[in-house]
Amino acid sequence: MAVTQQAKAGKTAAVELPGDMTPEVGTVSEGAGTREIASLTPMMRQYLEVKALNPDALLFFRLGDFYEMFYEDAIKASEILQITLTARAKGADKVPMCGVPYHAARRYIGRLVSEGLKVAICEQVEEAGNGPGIVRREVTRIITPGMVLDEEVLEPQASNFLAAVCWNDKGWGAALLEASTGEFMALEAPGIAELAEALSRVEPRELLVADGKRDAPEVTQLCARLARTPAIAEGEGASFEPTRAAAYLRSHFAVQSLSAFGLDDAPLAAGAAGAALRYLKDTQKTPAAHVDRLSRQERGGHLLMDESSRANLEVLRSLRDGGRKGSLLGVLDKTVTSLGARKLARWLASPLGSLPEIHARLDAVEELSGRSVWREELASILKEVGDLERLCGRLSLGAGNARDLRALGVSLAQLPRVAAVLGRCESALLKSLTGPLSALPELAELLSRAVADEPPVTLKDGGMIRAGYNAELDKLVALSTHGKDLLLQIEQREKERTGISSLKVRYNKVFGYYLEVTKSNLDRVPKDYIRKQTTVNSERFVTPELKEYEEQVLTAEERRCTLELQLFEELRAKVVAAAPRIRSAAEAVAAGDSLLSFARCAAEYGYTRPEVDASEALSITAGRHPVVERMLGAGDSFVPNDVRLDPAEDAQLLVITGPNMAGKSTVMRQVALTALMAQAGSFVPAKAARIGLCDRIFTRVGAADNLARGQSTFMVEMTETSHILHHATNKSLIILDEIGRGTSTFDGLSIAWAVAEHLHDTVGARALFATHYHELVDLARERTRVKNLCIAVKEQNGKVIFLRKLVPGGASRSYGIEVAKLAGLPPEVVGRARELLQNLESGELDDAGRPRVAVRQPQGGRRAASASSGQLGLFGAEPVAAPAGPSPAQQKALDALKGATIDRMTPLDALNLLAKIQRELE
Ligand SMILES: Nc1ncnc2c1ncn2[C@@H]1O[C@H](COP(=O)(O)OP(=O)(O)OP(=O)(O)O)[C@@H](O)[C@H]1O
Repeated sequence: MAVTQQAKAGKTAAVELPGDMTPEVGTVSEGAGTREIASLTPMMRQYLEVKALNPDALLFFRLGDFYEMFYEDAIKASEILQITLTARAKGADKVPMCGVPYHAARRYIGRLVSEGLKVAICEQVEEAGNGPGIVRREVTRIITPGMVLDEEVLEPQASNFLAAVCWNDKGWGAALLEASTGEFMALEAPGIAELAEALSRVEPRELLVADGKRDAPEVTQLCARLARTPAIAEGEGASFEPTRAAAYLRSHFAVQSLSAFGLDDAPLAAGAAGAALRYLKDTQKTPAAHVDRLSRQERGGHLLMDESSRANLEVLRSLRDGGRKGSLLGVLDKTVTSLGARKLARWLASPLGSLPEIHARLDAVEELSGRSVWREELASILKEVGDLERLCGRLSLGAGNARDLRALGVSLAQLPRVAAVLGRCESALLKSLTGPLSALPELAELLSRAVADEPPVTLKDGGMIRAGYNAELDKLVALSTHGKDLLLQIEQREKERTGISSLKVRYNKVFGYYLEVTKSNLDRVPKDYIRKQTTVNSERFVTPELKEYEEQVLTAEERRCTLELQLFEELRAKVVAAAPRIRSAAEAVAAGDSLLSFARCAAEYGYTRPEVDASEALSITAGRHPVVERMLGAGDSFVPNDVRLDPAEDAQLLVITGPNMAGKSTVMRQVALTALMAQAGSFVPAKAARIGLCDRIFTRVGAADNLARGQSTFMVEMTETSHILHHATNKSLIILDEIGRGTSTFDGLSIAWAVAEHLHDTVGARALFATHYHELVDLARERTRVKNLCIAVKEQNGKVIFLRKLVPGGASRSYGIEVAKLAGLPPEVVGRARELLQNLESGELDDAGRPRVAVRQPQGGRRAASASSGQLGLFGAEPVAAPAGPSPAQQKALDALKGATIDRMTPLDALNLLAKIQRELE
């Protein structure tokens, strides 16, 4: 019985399911032993057997032109994919099912994987009709969020990492593996914070842990520290076991020891790396030849930034909508290849920590930024270079097709041109890229000679190989496409040979091709003609040559396809063999494109080369915020500001006050971003900048909403502050924006003050501290290396004008109510707030002992807000009054001091003057 799936849920025409779906009556339990089904077809039994081996994946079961899903998989997939759920069989045996056409499957798989699900692809692995029973089907590939190869599913500009992690009481091990490119790194970290910091640099899509550990508290805590929660998968526990994992890695890389990767003393890193590689091979079912190197990540080599700092500074994504637009990457990414785009994101997520490397990048950027013609030449060549890493990855993992070969060939052909431009440069870094770019000329030549211009997606239908590459193939192509012409040629030749002008080559199903001769010409038929049939008017003959051609023409198409597949496999093997060189070339393209992008920004945005050195100074002249300056509308121009930090001198901690909306956060972030850009090797938005190398950048900015993770805003603020105080060093740069504002004013100010003191006295880091607690300005009186800065505003006709200029000194008030009015608070609320502010400022109790703050003033009797009034005093119950002028005695003493001509006084005169002043004051 053939079952017709009616119109496949309305998506396509009806298809016939194979006869092997015919139900068998009986009671069978499936392999996993969980499902009892009264009547089960051989095909359904096969389905359940495969499903039992892949219980945690959605099983895409290939039936004809569809991938079908059954049972819970069908219910889940139909909901997510919005496709109709149908049923196979009826009544008690009803099985929920849904399906997607195989040619459109990639899109659907992409959607499921982006929801964090695993998809197992089960294909027919033998031709139908080879022996009794149903065709064999096997899972040929498992696609998981961290194991994606398909270009339709992958974001070209983003990496797609799997992170395998393991831990014991001594620390953590992690491996980061990008299946599509073959990039592979391993690391060890002493604690969860350091591990999260390392993982957050690549934002893994999937976390692999040992089986049974999915719900471990360590995993929950780790995920809570990552900006993007990864999908979690469990791998066989034994694969994480260090000795086993090390043996597995040694055999994959064909090395004697793991010392080449720096992993012989890192059992946890080796364990994680072994498990990650095994997961790749288990899901992709291939040897993963493109994973040809493994590097150990060391903590010291980079400028460290924790996840919240990177997010707060909007390095890779804007806080507003999580997109690239509005982020530093969004502004600086002028790359033209996806290789470059991914590399640039990595450079910004993980700037350098070593001066020679920074200087090398800056030299390269300087050279390219001054050469506009070379820049454009390079960009136009690089535009032709495809995603070498992913093309090579797909082909190595057996998932690529001839289009990938073609794209690879076209891309490789551009590399010598890229090398030629870079070879003209003086910069050592740019020159060094030419080597790997020049290492693949034969493969480029071979692919361009071998692969057709527009090959098809499928591997089985021919059309992949270029004419002229293989003589045998050319013959088969000629036979299959020009077979009829050949037969006509035979006909013509035979006409000439026999002199029978009416001779014809014809075809019928019984004899195939034959020569037809009319009865009147039979006397001219040569001896080698073999008579086959006599009709009323003619006789039909065959010749050995005709039979041979017939054989060739009829099978040419099939033989052509087989040969093409074989040639494709040979070419693919050549690519796999060249994979390490392709990866190195891809690295060089990515680096060149990223440096080009920095150079383009430098030239187009007017950036300058920063001076980066080993000092602890940080001084920026006329600096701008790289993102805000690009976002300002026409007519608004960004006001540059100077910032100078020098802990060796007098400026270690800058307290920045200023009204709301003045630009405090902007100026602080621009300092951090400038340091980050400089250490990434980019020019910076400033007239001049000197950046003493930072080991870490910390920020505590804004109220990151962590409510979803069960922490209050204040708790998050304090946790982050505590992390900073524990981890900052005298080489760190710290940005603190309104510490303490998440709690009561007294508590907040006290915490802010204590934090600032600790940074100054104990940590010694360079810090910028923005606050609305104007009392913090007094810290400068107490501590030598604290400087006050404020952002100037002007009051004009009762309106605040923001000047955006950073000037020495502290601000007197916050203008919060004026800003609230600008934000459109109703006039009556603004009026009442002014009234309350005055009450707070006078700070007295009324006659009834009630706080005046609550007192309403009679209508019309409202006093205008005083521009000179201060905020509510906080230390002690008494409000801080505006400072009174000096007493007459003090004034006299001051005048005496002012009038003294110190440069003409002897030391004794000076002492006498001081004694006199002291007496008068007493
Ligand atoms: N130097 C500048 N030049 C031009 N516009 C600026 C400048 N600095 C800030 N702005 C603009 O002012 C807006 C407010 O700046 P910012 O958020 O830094 O103020 P703030 O003082 O931190 O405010 P609040 O105390 O309310 O948090 C910015 O979004 C930006 O558009």
